[in-house]
Amino acid sequence: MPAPKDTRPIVISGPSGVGKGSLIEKLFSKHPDTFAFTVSHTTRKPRAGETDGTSYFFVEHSEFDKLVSENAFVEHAQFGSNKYGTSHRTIGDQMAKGRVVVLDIEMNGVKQIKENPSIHPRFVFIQPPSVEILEQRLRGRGTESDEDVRKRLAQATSELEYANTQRGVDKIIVNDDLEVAYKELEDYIFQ
Ligand SMILES: Nc1ncnc2c1ncn2[C@@H]1O[C@H](COP(=O)(O)OP(=O)(O)OP(=O)(O)O)[C@@H](O)[C@H]1O
Repeated sequence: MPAPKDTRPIVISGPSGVGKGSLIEKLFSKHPDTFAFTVSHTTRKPRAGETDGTSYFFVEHSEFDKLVSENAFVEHAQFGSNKYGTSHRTIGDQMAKGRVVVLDIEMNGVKQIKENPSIHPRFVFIQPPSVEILEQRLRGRGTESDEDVRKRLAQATSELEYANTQRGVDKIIVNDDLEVAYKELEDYIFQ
């Protein structure tokens, strides 16, 4: 398949457990030389096997805050006691290699990009067929505690509300059957 005509970055958002990772994995495996992830900055410490510049750019809090003040980030957020951000530079690096950048970004990141648009991506929102099915998937994945599943579901409700009210979502895909949803994503990206 020829490369997408539209080479802008693609922001993929949607509630936790909706299947963003599954869809993105398929996209990358079917088109191995077309897309690229960016490397995020984080203040968290590297885990065993993680390398600086590949897994993340690992920085101290002070350096992270300096980068924020310099507007180095397209979006950034705090989870627990750690901060995470996507820099303009990591996006530019991948685009310079001729790759279409795919960003898996949560709702607050999407809001930041929309409020302060320093990049002009295509916004794709992945929606679950229902909140009940989202819960089943989160539980079925088995990677979160019961409390965490409940937190993610509460967050999902506001994400879905936001998606229904926000302007400028270019594409909404309901991930019911994974193959069907994937085809819809691929068609949209390569249209
Ligand atoms: N269409 C589908 N039908 C059934 N199960 C699915 C479907 N899509 C994804 N799943 C399953 O649902 C679970 C959540 O999917 P995935 O991890 O891709 O979600 P995610 O949106 O990337 O979540 P997070 O934001 O928390 O990383 C996984 O176990 C995955 O295999």
